[in-house]
Amino acid sequence: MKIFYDENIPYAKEFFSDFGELVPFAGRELSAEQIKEADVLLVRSITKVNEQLLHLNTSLKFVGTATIGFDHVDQNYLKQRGVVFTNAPGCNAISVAEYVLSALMVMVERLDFDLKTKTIGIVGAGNTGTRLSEKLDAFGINYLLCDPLLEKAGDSRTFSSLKEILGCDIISLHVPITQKGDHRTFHMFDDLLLSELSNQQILINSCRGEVINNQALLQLKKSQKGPHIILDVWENEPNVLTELIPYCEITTAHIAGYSLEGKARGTEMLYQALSKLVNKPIEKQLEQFLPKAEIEYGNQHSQNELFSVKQRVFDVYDVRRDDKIFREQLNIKSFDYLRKNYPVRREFSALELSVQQCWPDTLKNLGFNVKD
Ligand SMILES: NC(=O)C1=CN([C@@H]2O[C@H](COP(=O)(O)OP(=O)(O)OC[C@H]3O[C@@H](n4cnc5c(N)ncnc54)[C@H](O)[C@@H]3O)[C@@H](O)[C@H]2O)C=CC1
Ligand SMILES: O=C(O)C(=O)[C@H](O)COP(=O)(O)O
Repeated sequence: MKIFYDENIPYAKEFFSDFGELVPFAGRELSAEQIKEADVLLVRSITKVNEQLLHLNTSLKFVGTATIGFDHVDQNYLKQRGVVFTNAPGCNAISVAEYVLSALMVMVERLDFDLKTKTIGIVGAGNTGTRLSEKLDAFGINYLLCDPLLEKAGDSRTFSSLKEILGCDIISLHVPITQKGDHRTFHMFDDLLLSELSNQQILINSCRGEVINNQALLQLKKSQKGPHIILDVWENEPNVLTELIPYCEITTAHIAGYSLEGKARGTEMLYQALSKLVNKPIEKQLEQFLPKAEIEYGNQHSQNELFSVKQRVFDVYDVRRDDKIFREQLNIKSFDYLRKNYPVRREFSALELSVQQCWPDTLKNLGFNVKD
């Protein structure tokens, strides 16, 4: 079996070497000629999987994307060809939620507000929106959920309309990109909707760049209006609207989901799906490969819950590191380079904390590994 895999899929060799011959490729450069003999294709979000890529191939049986999003895959085409397809739902949802939490802590420091007095509007209550809501619950922060599709499907949570979300202090977007239908998300935040937001609000996009009309956002910010902006994702990646960067509070290179655990979980999920397809027993698990985390643990403790939690969040992940890299290096290195060479980042669960430390229950509920 010939398995072609994106070189940016961690632990691909560890998981897939028993299946056959492994051939790595650069995600944006893969050609139809190159993969004409592939039996299995493992991609990330930057490879467009469609007829153009696959028309020379007659042997393909399985395509997997080690990502949550699958807008880069023409599923109808794969179906017609009888090729099995899977994505990795939820693989990096914790990572995205922790990115948002870290960004919120930065904004707390920068704008000096009490997070517990704010309401967060979560648009899209699927895997990432839900993980975020759980962390907000753990910390006692108010939020509203907006997800008309889940609401219609009978999800038992309480939902709000987009109009209600627009009144929230902070808005965090967690929807897939969709181009049509009643609930399409392409340019969901267009000039009209953006102009309804005040300069007291915070808007966070860590789902897909095209959910916000970036040009409209730029024009609004240029007129010194509009909310504080945190952008991990951009329209037209990798060619981002660099003019927008100085108007944003936090900017990163589509890395919200790039915790080591999040990326590696994606690989593990593809391993499980391929094993099932070829009737191979599941013999490997992610925990075998993940290194022990080397996280320097600060010694600031406080009876103040917000202060304590902020320190522990920053011990594991301070999004300002990635914002700095992005602002300083985007002109020198490419967007893709920054993503491919992303420094190791772990999830809260990688930090072992003693129960003796302040606010152990809050930290445990936020996902830290609090040992009795
Ligand atoms: N920045 C990053 O590194 C990452 C970005 N993503 C992006 O985030 C998106 C969301 O991820 P998940 O939560 O895991 O996906 P999911 O599929 O579990 O949840 C998405 C939710 O959005 C809802 N939705 C769709 N249209 C909507 C609308 N118009 N208004 C409100 N809700 C709507 C759906 O009903 C669904 O419940 C992915 O599709 C992907 O594009 C995902 C992981 C990492
Ligand atoms: O899972 C998703 O969806 C994401 O957005 C991933 O973080 C994308 O990562 P790459 O596939 O672009 O490396």
